[in-house]
Amino acid sequence: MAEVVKFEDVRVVRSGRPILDGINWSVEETDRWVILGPNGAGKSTLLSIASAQLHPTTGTVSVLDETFGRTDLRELRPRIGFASSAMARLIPADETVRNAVLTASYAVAGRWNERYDEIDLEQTNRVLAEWQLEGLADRTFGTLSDGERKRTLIARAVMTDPEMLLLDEPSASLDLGARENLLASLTTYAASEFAPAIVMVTHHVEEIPLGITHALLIRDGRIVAAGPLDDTLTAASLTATFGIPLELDFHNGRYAARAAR
Ligand SMILES: Nc1ncnc2c1ncn2[C@@H]1O[C@H](COP(=O)(O)OP(=O)(O)OP(=O)(O)O)[C@@H](O)[C@H]1O
Repeated sequence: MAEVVKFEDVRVVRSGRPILDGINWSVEETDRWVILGPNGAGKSTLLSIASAQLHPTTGTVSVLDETFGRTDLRELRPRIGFASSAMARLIPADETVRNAVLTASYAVAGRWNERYDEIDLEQTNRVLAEWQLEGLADRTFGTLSDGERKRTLIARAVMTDPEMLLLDEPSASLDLGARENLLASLTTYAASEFAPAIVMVTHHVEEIPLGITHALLIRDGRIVAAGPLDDTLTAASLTATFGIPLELDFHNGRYAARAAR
């Protein structure tokens, strides 16, 4: 099975302090990973490396068979779909949802004078339908609710049929209904035989959709536990990750956690 991400002894130092340390991690093409950890644990830094936006200070990284230091990361980036709040900030408020998705095929945010091929327009329609955005296609990005915005960002990220999909807190700040709808869409997407490897970051076990296969738990820049979801996500590993005693429930494939009483 092909590895799409491989980190070997990765360390990132900022302001003289390691914010990631001793990270050994690999993702295979059929894997769907969740990364869990408290604020400041290093999750976004890990995704910045996996999305080919950041080199580690030391260690070896390869993504989609390209080894950092031996490849031009700018050529690697278009092969990776990445939905994050940083991307949301790059999309002009007056851009339509349709164009926010369509412009992904030219790796730009904000439509200007590009000419798009018929095939891109068809793909946009397909993706808008897949992420239930058809009714919002002509609305401007700035008028969307948080849930609609998150959905648009994911649609944009999958528009180019990426070889790996990275999602940074895809359901953060959503209401219960919007969260459950989004998780259901992610489950459907992840179940497709054409779906790429997926890595999503979240703070909450309740936000882990059905279909996730692996978990990486991180605290203070170090891996607490990593591996197949069932073995890795336990009350003990969550307690060690978040630093307070936690109970974990599992029901119909979904998790819930709370402070131990
Ligand atoms: N350029 C920098 N200089 C100094 N410290 C930094 C820098 N970038 C990140 N950090 C620190 O590195 C740590 C990890 O940051 P990161 O954003 O990866 O955490 P995170 O797990 O994504 O957090 P959150 O859940 O709050 O988004 C934090 O303590 C952050 O303050």
